[in-house]
Amino acid sequence: MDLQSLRTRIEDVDRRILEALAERREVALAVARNKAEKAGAVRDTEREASLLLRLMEHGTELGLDAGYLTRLYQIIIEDSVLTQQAWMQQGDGSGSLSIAHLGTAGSYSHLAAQGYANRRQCTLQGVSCETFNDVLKSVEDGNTTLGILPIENSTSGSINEVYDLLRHTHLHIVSETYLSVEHQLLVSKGDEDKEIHTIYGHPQAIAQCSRYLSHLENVKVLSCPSSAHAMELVATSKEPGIAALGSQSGGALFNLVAVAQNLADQPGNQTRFILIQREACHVPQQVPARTSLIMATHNQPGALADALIILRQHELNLIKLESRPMPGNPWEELFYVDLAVHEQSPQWQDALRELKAMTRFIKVLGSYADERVKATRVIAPEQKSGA
Ligand SMILES: O=C(O)C(=O)C[C@]1(C(=O)O)C=C[C@@H](O)C=C1
Repeated sequence: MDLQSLRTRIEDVDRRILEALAERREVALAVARNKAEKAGAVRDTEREASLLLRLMEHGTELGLDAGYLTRLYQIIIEDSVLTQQAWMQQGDGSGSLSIAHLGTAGSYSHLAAQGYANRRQCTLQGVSCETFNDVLKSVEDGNTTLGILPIENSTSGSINEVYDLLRHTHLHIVSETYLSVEHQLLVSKGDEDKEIHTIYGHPQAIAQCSRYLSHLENVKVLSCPSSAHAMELVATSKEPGIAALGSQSGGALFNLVAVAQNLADQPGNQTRFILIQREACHVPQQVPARTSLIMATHNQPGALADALIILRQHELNLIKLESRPMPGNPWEELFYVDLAVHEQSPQWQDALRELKAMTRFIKVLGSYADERVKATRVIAPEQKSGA
């Protein structure tokens, strides 16, 4: 067979894989409907383990590598769990979702908003904003139903500006979503061989690629309000030797080409985004929840430890604890806390009552579906027999 015919065969196989994946997602939605009727939990790790084991046995018979199959199915199952969780909260997708995001199409916030809408079978009606504060205002003023904000990154840590904004808003966190952020160095087509003298990027992208950027000599690194701004600047400028930090899909949108890839200091760079809305949401019991709050303890020794003891006494699992300086009160701290709990659970309500009595200030920012899907692991069949 010639190369073209072989490629046509591969395309045919890929089309069938895609159709099978879409069918699997449909069946996962039917499973969610079934579980909603019976109030069953979305996640069933025993079922996942037996499924993975069977797939590995069958796959290895077909000559496929067990490690490859595990990685592949962990992604497929994660998609299934997140699709079911989204359905449990929102039901069947209807129409469009208006979401305010930082930057124009192609920015990481826009990509995250797109992924959020897709997961809910909705089309995205995105509204571009210049600043995080504008995202908040868009939702507060009722111009959009939702706003999306990056809150932390696996390489550069918390995004303090967003934490500071959350303190003053009456909006609620209603969801979270994770985006794999693979930074690329993008230049205009035809400029691939030109020596780069200036790189534009959002401060977060610059921070996440700090190691790569520190090795470049005679290159200016300049901040832009968003990654989309950086890419647009490069795409519209006639000046050779300028580049932007951005994503692969953003680069494609602006007709730019990558001259370097995977630039983040840490592999598997991910950003966690939160979605904010005017009304709080309800997380069904079948879906694991995360509750976020801000608190200020009294300025006395052991005050934070006392608050943490309350959480322990109520067996509450602390996911995140972050401190921020309190404006106007030098050396006093506000604490941002994330807990793995449903807001309406009696366990949390009791703890909240006790915390209110011993803190100066406490505000629940929201309770929403926990989108961290910890991969189920199984021992591959050959490894088992070899052990
Ligand atoms: O079998 C189920 O209960 C499903 O919900 C389907 C499925 C899957 O995608 O295979 C998804 C989530 C569960 O944790 C287990 C398996």
